[in-house]
Amino acid sequence: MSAAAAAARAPAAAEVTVDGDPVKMRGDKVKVFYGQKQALFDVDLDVRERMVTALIGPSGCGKSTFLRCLNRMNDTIDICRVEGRLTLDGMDIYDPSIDVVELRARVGMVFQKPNPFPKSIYENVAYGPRIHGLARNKAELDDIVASSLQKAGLFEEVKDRLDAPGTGLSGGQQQRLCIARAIAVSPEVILMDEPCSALDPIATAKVEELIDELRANYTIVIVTHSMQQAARVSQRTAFFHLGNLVEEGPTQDIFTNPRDKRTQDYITGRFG
Ligand SMILES: Nc1ncnc2c1ncn2[C@@H]1O[C@H](COP(=O)(O)OP(=O)(O)OP(=O)(O)O)[C@@H](O)[C@H]1O
Repeated sequence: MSAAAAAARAPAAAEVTVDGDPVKMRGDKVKVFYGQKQALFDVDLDVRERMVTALIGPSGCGKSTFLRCLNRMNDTIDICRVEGRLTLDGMDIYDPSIDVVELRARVGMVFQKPNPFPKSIYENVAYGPRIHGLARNKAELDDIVASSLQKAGLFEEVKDRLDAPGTGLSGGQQQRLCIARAIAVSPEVILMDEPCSALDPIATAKVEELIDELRANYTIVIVTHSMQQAARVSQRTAFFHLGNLVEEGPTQDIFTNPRDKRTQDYITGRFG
């Protein structure tokens, strides 16, 4: 590792805790601009390890913008500029020494609309491990594909048709395939941007159950428009309003005893 990369890594992961919880990712005075327009204002947010953190708030408040900062997906938007500090295990993820492809393997993403590649179910999951060189041979790749599908709760439904196109699955199955694809490269954090918004209630319930299981092994950040979903799946909730992080806390507290009037107004349906 170069000296610059070593400096970017400090402090060590174990040193970063809050209320005794290890902090996996941390945003410190994060500002985001799209051209002249500022979308986030000095956001300080700790993402606790192996918990589900829900980002909620009215449309346009900056939830997705913050989520995209966590694996530098905003880099793909030309007019977007990020200021402040964002860390993963204490490592500055915007440091020039960071390999963004490697970062996105550690911090995976599942999008709003299921977006399987136009390839087989097998190839959808095998693609990432193959480009990251995670399997030495076909047998190892087969194992990664099977275990990723198992962890995503999809294996039983597709094990007899791994060569069939991923796009032929139902919407809910496609979203679980995308989750399997994210899991296949052994991420530490999974970002989910409204992962259930295109799914029916039954498929939504399955994905929510899956999120609950995944938190045993992964740190999850989910953007959701549904307060019920945030209440069902998350342990921590962050409420955003007009580009500001208004408050963050244990999900139950945010929904039953918010500190800020804006949060109270939002959760009681006065706006949003
Ligand atoms: N690619 C972009 N170019 C210009 N402005 C953008 C872009 N993406 C987001 N914005 C602006 O940044 C602000 C925050 O948007 P963002 O999508 O992060 O909000 P959000 O809370 O996720 O909204 P929603 O719930 O509607 O998805 C909005 O004013 C939006 O118009």
